[in-house]
Amino acid sequence: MGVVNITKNTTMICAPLMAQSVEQVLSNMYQAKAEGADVVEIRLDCINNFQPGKDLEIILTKKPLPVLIVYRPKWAGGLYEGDEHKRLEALHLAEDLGADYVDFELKVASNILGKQYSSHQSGTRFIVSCNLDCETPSEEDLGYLVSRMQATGADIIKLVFSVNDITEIARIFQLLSHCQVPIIAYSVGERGFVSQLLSPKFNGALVYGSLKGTPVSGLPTVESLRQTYKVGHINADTKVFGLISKPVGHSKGPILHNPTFRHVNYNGIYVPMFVDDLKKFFSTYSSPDFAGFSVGFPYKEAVMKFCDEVHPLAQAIAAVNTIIRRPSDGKLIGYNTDCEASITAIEDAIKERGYKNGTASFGSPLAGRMFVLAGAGGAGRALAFGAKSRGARVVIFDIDFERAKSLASDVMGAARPFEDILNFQPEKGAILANATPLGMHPNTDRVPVSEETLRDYQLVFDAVYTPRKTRLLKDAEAAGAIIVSGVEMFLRQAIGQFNLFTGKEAPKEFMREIVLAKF
Ligand SMILES: O=C1C[C@@](O)(C(=O)O)C[C@@H](O)[C@@H]1O
Repeated sequence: MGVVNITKNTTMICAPLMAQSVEQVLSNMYQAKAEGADVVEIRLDCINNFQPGKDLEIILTKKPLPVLIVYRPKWAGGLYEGDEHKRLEALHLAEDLGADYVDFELKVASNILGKQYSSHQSGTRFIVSCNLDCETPSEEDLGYLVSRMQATGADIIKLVFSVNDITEIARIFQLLSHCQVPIIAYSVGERGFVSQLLSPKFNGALVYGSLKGTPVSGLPTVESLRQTYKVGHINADTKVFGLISKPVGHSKGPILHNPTFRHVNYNGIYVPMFVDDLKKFFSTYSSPDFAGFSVGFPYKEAVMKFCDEVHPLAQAIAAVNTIIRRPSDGKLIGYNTDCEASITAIEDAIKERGYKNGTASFGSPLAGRMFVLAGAGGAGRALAFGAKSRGARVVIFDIDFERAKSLASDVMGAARPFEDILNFQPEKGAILANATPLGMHPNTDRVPVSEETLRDYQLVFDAVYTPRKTRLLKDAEAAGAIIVSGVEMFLRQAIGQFNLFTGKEAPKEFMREIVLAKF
């Protein structure tokens, strides 16, 4: 096993192991190695009936990867409740037996490291850690804390935060980029997730990832860090793109955009961003590093007021799903790629399978047709404007009748109360488009219309993309309609975004292959 060192310039992936037996620790270590971890963190306090001499000997002689030893006491959020002296003895024994890294909590570190640092002969490196489960401190207080930690003689310092808002993570990035010793700093939870993913960009020394089959809430998996985000390729110049949404964990954007960036040799990363407050978000992440954003539920309309310019189509739709920061002046420009994505997906499906008599048609196959739309939110507005632009007659249903009426007046269509959609009898050959979340995972049983009405639709489109074939689409297929999955719209809107994000032509076939293989 080659020596792997935590330094200031490389980010390694660490798998935290909380196994309850030594056998389990060993098998987890091999699993971590196979999944691509560089180092494992072993929590001795999780091992039942831990016997330092015997257990450490086994772990440290059989380790297939460098190990970081942690023995967390109850007073620092761990499980160890015994004698403090014995705990520290076990940590020193780990050092003597050749542990690569040993973690001491800040509270005990100055006593220990201060004394022994000069006589510290082993190759073990000391991590001094501090878990801040209060609000993220100000930059000044953080600076002070870091100096105290450095003064202990630590080789590496580690800070774990709990953040209430994604904007607090900016302080972690500041800290990572300015610290003079190797530093590990991150936050867990949905709002803190991005601190792990972007840590390599800001020079963090370690990123934590969980193992397959043992997910740790708020941590990416080792496999996703290696395969999807390729953290080993991220550096200070990497441009950050993010999906602004709430919730955000469901999105498949990262598994589509990240490999595509690499495929065209573009130095970018695409990350989920759990945003609570748009105003705070845009004023915090205003540097050129944050080069563009996808915008998802529920912000497609609200985000417009934070754009310096909005493309006329997005302006008409009154919904933005893509923002780029213009490199020349840093201004935020809003676009809508949902509209063309959904309408061309529907048009192409009709063109491919819809012309029964084989005659080609000029113009859009939507011209003159009835287009029944469920949902008048951001995605619904994009569909309604797209359908209208192709000459369709749009009939809109939304639980908020006023919202349906307002969209109907924008596209010269008709609005109907939402209760009526269930049994609404469309004209023959009409198109049905679902732009409500009905049927989305995990509520996959829900449908906006009754089965009996489906046989009159020539084509049914569902903007929901998880699952790929929703119950609505299954029923529609059984009734003989052409069906178009939201996955097709997702792919096409992402292709449009990729062009805008990178200024390069998106490799469409490559992106389609990912979607076919992974969605
Ligand atoms: O509606 C969607 C889906 C999305 O929000 C996502 O979940 O990845 C990304 C947006 O760009 C797109 O318009």
